[in-house]
Amino acid sequence: MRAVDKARNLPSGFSYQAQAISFDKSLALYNVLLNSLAWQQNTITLFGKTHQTPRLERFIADPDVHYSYSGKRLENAPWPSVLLGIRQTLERRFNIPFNAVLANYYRNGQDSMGWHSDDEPELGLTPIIASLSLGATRKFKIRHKVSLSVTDILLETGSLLVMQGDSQRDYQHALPKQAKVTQGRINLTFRSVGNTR
Ligand SMILES: O=C(O)CCC(=O)C(=O)O
Ligand SMILES: [Fe+2]
Repeated sequence: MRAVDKARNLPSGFSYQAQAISFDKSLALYNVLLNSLAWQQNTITLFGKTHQTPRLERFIADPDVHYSYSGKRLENAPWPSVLLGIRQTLERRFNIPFNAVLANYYRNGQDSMGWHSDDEPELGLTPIIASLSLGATRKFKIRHKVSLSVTDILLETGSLLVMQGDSQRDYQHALPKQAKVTQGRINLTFRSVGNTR
């Protein structure tokens, strides 16, 4: 079995910070977002067949942001006030405008996200994506596109996973199903859309 690495030895461009926000704050934020965001059940079409995505989603963004994900134009939700402080902290830390967040709600271990790179042209060639995890701990997989070597890490509540540099060009990532997980998890990926770097 591959070692699950919480912090060290992540591939180039990936970094993991435990407790970027406190445990208590992370669970409070989980509850607020769970109950206040208008979560959407989206669909994806693969080989001509339409499926429900195995999670609920919501795209939060400034009004002037236009973003397509998996080939679909997303409708913008306004920023919940509970995210404004975190947005500001991240903008100062990385010195870029985070004008959008893709929020994913994994209801339990049956919900998941398949292998992908966040390489939409609107994000630019070397995007910085800051991914905040709230709720149940889930496994996150990173796979090199050429060597296919896989690194697993655990994303704990309150943690921040940052993907930058060539992380999207060179790797794919995924959140696999985990049959034993019964609790929910919300993931917030802060993105800078249309500020091509
Ligand atoms: O839930 C996660 O940790 C991953 C989310 C993700 O990869 C994405 O929103 O693009
Ligand atoms: Fe992603």
